[in-house]
Amino acid sequence: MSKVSIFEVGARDGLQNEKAVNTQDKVTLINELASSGVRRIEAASFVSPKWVPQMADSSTVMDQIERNPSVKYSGLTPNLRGLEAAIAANVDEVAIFGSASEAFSQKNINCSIEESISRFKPVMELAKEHNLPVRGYVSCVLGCPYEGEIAVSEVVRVTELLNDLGCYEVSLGDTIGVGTPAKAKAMLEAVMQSVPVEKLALHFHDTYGQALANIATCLDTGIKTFDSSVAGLGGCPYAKGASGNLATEDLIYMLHGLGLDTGINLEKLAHSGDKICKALGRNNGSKVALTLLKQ
Ligand SMILES: CC(C)(COP(=O)([O-])OP(=O)([O-])OC[C@H]1O[C@@H](n2cnc3c(N)ncnc32)[C@H](O)[C@@H]1OP(=O)([O-])[O-])[C@@H](O)C(=O)NCCC(=O)NCCSC(=O)C[C@@](C)(O)CC(=O)[O-]
Repeated sequence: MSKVSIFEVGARDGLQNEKAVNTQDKVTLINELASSGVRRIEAASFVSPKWVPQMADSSTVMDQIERNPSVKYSGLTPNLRGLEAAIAANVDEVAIFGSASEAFSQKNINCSIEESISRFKPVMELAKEHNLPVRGYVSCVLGCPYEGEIAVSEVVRVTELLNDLGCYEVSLGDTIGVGTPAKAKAMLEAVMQSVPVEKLALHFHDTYGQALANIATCLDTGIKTFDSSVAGLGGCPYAKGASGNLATEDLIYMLHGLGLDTGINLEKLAHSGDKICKALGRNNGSKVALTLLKQ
């Protein structure tokens, strides 16, 4: 069975958008994700607490989780200060995040695309000194909440910049979930001209219900890494109206149905997703989980 890799972002991308989440609920979710077989978990975000107060307890979360030696725990690091906090919290890898949209870059990290690349350089150097793998994100690859259409050439350019900086993988984010299958595949194929598909991941939000179709259409390019969020948690605080990522349960159901191996126990994961939704008092965003939980 061919293997694919799920990069679970619910505890970060998901929970960064909730009004209030207590630290213990985060810790429980991350521990349960690991015991369901998830092997790549974005567990923390070392950003300014003035910008995203929901992630202010990231160091405590990292300290309190049971570290599963088979799991890579990751944290977002927008600048050197974030990286220093991530190193102190003993993460396994970090992520820098840029954008293909100038306006989104300003709203999300308060600087232009060019400034963000300069800011990432010392982060990459210090990460290298500590042997920490760095993942890159490009937001707004299929549209921007402020600028609308984004030229594919800009997506290619920013992905190349992050790849050239030394990111081991670059995740292509449809931040507001506006993409449709043909557009998603054309964007991916354009990026693949300069960055090998083995170094790319798809990070699709499901605002318009297109994320699963987009991934299904992109599969024959050879892409094997997908970001998703348990129970479809989340949104983006700097992209009003954006819903959560594609629900991990829905993605796994499709991938397993296609004979691809994720290594994740779907039923167990569905229970964990439901537990965090109940703790948050929100609806479960996974159709697959809702169906499995009724049985
Ligand atoms: C990048 C900055 C920090 C620039 O923010 P800034 O205001 O330009 O920077 P600053 O250096 O002037 O710092 C402002 C204050 O924050 C503090 N500060 C500064 N850095 C840190 C830090 N690392 N940790 C803790 N504190 C920090 C700093 O000390 C200062 O505190 P003050 O002196 O006013 O008391 C800010 O804009 C920020 O934190 N932005 C993060 C926004 C964010 O987290 N967005 C969501 C994640 S991205 C996303 O979800 C998209 C993605 C990845 O999922 C892909 C997709 O779907 O598209």
